[in-house]
Amino acid sequence: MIEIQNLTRIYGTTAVVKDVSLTVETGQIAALVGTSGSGKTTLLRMINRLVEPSAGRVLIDGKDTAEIEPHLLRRQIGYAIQGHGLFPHRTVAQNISTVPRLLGWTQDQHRARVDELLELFQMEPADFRDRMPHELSGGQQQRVGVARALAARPDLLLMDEPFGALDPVIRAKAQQDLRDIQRQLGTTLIIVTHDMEEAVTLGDRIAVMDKGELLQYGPPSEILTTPATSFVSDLIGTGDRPFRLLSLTPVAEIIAEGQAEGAEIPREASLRDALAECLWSGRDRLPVEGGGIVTLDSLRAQAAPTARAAE
Ligand SMILES: Nc1ncnc2c1ncn2[C@@H]1O[C@H](COP(=O)(O)OP(=O)(O)OP(=O)(O)O)[C@@H](O)[C@H]1O
Repeated sequence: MIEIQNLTRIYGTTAVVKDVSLTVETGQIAALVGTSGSGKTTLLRMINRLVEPSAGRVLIDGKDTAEIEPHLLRRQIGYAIQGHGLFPHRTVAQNISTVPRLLGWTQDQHRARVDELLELFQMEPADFRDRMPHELSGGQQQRVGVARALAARPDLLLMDEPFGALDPVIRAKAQQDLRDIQRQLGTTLIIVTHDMEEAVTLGDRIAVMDKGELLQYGPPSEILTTPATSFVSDLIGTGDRPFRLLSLTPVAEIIAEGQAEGAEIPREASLRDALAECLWSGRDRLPVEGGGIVTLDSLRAQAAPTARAAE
């Protein structure tokens, strides 16, 4: 569990992070969102002490990080940044094994770990381990950046706009991979993004920041349905909100009895996918794989509470 308590950072006379407190449970993902300059990166960097807090403290599993040597703390915490930050003159394997080598793992151990991670990220080890970063695509570089952050099996991973440079299709795949891997490993993840869509897709909790202050911290559904301030509402974008809410719920949750014509929709597809399918194919009901149907009326009803909240 990560407990951020009254964290403040002052530069000159300006507090760029103001008295922020939030808790991230073990194995959960917290997404920090907000406009440019709202203090997200500074908050993230105070967790691994790349930036020292002016006031407040961070506890990791009850231990105050101020009591841990910064370089030792950083070896325990994975850190991935936008543009991946790979060492350009080191191979993929050397990049990934940076922290394991610092921690004194044997050569056999870190080699095995490199291959394991490359496989996890669907990159054939024999093909990729000896390549240089410039011999990779942007998406592959990004995956190696995340693999490097995970190499020493950190319980906590901090990510700062890790997918900012990726095109939307690769980005969606990268988010899915990250979520799968995070669930598989049970890693606690704190991710900075300025993309609300990404925050909703990945976050178990979303923290909304503005001018150094934490305006709201809660599950995506709460942020979408009951934004705490007009700033949060603006950030969400009123028009898109019903769709974003629909994207959180799988079809399996609103299956009704009945029959319908046409292609089936998977049970794990989101309500947003189902609505898109209804609108696209001109159907008012879709058959669901494994039995039952989902109706356009029930999809509209699911979107309605947010429409009311937006009024
Ligand atoms: N070392 C520094 N010295 C002085 N001011 C700083 C320093 N680092 C950050 N700031 C200021 O603190 C504020 C918050 O910066 P921060 O990088 O945390 O914001 P952010 O929300 O991550 O923004 P972005 O989305 O643009 O990356 C900004 O106004 C920035 O100019």
